[in-house]
Amino acid sequence: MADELRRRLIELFRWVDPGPGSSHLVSDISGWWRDPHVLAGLGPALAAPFRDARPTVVVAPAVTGLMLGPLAATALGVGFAPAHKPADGRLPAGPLTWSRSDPDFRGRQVDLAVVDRRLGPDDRVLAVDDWVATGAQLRAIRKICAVRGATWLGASAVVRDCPPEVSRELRLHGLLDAAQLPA
Ligand SMILES: O=P(O)(O)OC[C@H]1O[C@H](OP(=O)(O)OP(=O)(O)O)[C@H](O)[C@@H]1O
Ligand SMILES: Nc1ncnc2[nH]cnc12
Repeated sequence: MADELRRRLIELFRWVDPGPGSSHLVSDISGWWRDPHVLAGLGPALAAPFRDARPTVVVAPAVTGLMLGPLAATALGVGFAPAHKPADGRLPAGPLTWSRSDPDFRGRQVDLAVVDRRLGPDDRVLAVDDWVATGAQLRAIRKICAVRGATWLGASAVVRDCPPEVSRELRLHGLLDAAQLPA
């Protein structure tokens, strides 16, 4: 199953040229969502490396994490807490814990926030994301977890595109390494 999922993830991935004004290609992962086998397989595959660690909650950053996080949480039978980005133009009500990331893969410092009453000292957190490059956004989420007194178990991503020391630091598992994707 894991090999078949990997094969489909690679096959359905595209680099696209956003057009004039852009200096680089961007990833198109829309094929992953449209494929029923990938959609069904992603949550269990992301959850698998951390199942024995008994997460109590999955946390993932907007926007793509809002799709992947609930898939992984459902596979584990736990709940989901989104890390919001105010730059998206909407913020949830009530007290929030914030963290500003270091510059991420695009050089942006991203503000992330989790609703306080959704994360606490009894929580064991699995973070989920589609892509890890510098690890900046996951590090910001790990800081929020620390402020809330929650335990960081590690992170699970579809594509690992970071140096090994970043993987070790974040306890990151990737379904694919970026080098496996088509050029
Ligand atoms: O390892 P890093 O350098 O932190 O980069 C990886 C992050 O950047 C992308 O998110 P983006 O902010 O582009 O959000 P998106 O899900 O809305 O595309 C990606 O989904 C990761 O969250
Ligand atoms: N090259 C990249 N690095 C980090 N996150 C991404 N999401 C899509 N493409 C990405």
